[in-house]
Amino acid sequence: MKTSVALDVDGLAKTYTGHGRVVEAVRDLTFQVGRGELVCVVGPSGAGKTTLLRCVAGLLDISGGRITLDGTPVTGPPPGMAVVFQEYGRSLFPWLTVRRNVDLPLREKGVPRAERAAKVDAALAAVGLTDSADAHPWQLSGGMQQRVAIARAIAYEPSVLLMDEPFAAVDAQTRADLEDLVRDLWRTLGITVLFVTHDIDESVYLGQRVLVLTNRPTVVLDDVAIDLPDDRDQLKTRSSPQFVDLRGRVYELVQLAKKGHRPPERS
Ligand SMILES: Nc1ncnc2c1ncn2[C@@H]1O[C@H](COP(=O)(O)OP(=O)(O)OP(=O)(O)O)[C@@H](O)[C@H]1O
Repeated sequence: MKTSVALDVDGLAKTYTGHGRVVEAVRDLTFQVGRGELVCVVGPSGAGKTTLLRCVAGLLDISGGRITLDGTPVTGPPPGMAVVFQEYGRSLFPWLTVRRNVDLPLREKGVPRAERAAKVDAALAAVGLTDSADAHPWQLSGGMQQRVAIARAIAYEPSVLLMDEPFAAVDAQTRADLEDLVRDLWRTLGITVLFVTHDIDESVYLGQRVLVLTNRPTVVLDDVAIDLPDDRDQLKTRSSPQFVDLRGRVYELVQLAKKGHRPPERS
């Protein structure tokens, strides 16, 4: 059975203008993400991955095309969406405790107090931070801070979770743990996830599909189905021949993209 479409990006274009510069970042970018799918996005540096995510999050005005979430055009930050950025240091409020940081979007959403407490506790337990609820973000390691940002996103109960290179700044071991955490949460909560990364291995390990973007101005170069079993394991999965094969394919596509390879333009 085909899943219904959660996110529909159709002919997206984004050109930055200002300060005497015109940068055509994204041109005619088209893809769909089914409800409950986990899709990763990779591409050369400067390809427009962050631009794409910011457009989908309703944080940037688009120059052309259409973005629809659950059938509604995105014209500003959509209510059912949460975003986790790379810069966890800047996305948490240092003067609020961990608990209050996670609670804040729920307050803004108007969730009643008793319900909020239960959701915050559950989210902190899910990311293994129950014992740090009353600490301040600056008292935590980078990996723990990123887990707070993830807890805040899931407590909000989004239908769509956008992640922009969320683990780029944490050490390799923590990164592996956080990858497994995201997959666990995704499987338990059934949310739709769009995950941007520059790490090819990470994209194959996490995703059900990997979208490979071209150089700027960006279009989709290829959409690779990751037909690995759903139960993934950092050691077993990454050393399986199937994983190695998929990683090789995505790697080659990114190399092609870096060399300026593009699909034929749509008429
Ligand atoms: N505010 C802005 N004004 C002008 N140009 C911008 C702006 N933000 C991004 N760009 C340009 O748009 C292009 C795409 O940038 P973007 O950050 O989306 O790429 P990216 O794929 O996320 O890069 P990386 O992998 O290096 O993080 C780049 O050429 C960048 O210089």
